[in-house]
Amino acid sequence: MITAENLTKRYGSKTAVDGISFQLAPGKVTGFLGPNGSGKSTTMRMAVGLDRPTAGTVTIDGKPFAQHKAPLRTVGAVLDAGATHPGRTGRAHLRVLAATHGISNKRVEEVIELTGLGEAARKRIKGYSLGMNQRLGIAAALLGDPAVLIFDEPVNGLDPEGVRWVRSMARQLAAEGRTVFVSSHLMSEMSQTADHLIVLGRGRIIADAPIAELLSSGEQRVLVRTEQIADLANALNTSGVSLEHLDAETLQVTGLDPRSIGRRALETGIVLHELTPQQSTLEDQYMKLTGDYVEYRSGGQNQEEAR
Ligand SMILES: Nc1ncnc2c1ncn2[C@@H]1O[C@H](COP(=O)(O)OP(=O)(O)OP(=O)(O)O)[C@@H](O)[C@H]1O
Repeated sequence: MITAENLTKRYGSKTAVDGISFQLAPGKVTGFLGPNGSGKSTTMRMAVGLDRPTAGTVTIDGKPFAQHKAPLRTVGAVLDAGATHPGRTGRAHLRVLAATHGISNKRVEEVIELTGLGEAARKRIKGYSLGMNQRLGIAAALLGDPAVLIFDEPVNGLDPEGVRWVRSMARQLAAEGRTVFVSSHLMSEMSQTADHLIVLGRGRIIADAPIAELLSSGEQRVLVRTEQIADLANALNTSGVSLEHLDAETLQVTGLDPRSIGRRALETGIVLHELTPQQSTLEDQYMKLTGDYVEYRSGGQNQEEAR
């Protein structure tokens, strides 16, 4: 369980994390979503004692990270996959970490197996691909069999196979009853991994809800096709309804359900060729939520990056 209360971090005049409170439940993947610079990494770093809050608290199972006697057995974190000793082999790196916590070499072999490091465990880390480094980071996080796992942007830069692997690993760890906290700036990524989302914008929480709830809270749009488009627009043009002309015969209606649209069309003698409810996508929801909170834009790169 991770609990943040009024958690705040300021760097000089810059407020990176602005008084946020949340509680993460075990047995779920909670996605931590927000544009670049919204404060995700800072929050995660404070959770594992790498940064000190300016105000407020963040605790793991009721205690700040630093007060846990055996941190590796409490929280497994992958915050910077590159933070290893490049001259060591993967196995040696894991053994050194394990030794600091009295964890057996048998467990080292188990996590090598679990993360599919396989033969790579015998090679020096400096020759690792990004994917192998990520697996090594996750292997290290799993060493102490912790109940809480924190992964900061774990799929950044991975190939599709690596992305799929991280996703299924996160799901599996949650299914085992662990608390899994995963950050990303991509809604598409989170929608395939997380059960619950905390959305951050400029250091503040702008949504904290199950994915299903975020989806259903979207305004319903309905696609309507008719040859009498001007008449239909007239018939539907009432307060709270917005109309967008998509082409000469197609209207997109927001603020009215399909049944009411059909009824109004019948009352005014308009023949409809199509009446289709459009599911609001999570991506739409994310854009709507974070639209005002983006710290900077970089030619659309904040959203769907090629993977
Ligand atoms: N050590 C630091 N000194 C000064 N400012 C910092 C420091 N670390 C982070 N910041 C600032 O705090 C804000 C939040 O950064 P943070 O890295 O937590 O965001 P993020 O949501 O993880 O973004 P990204 O996805 O880009 O990593 C940003 O404006 C960042 O520039």
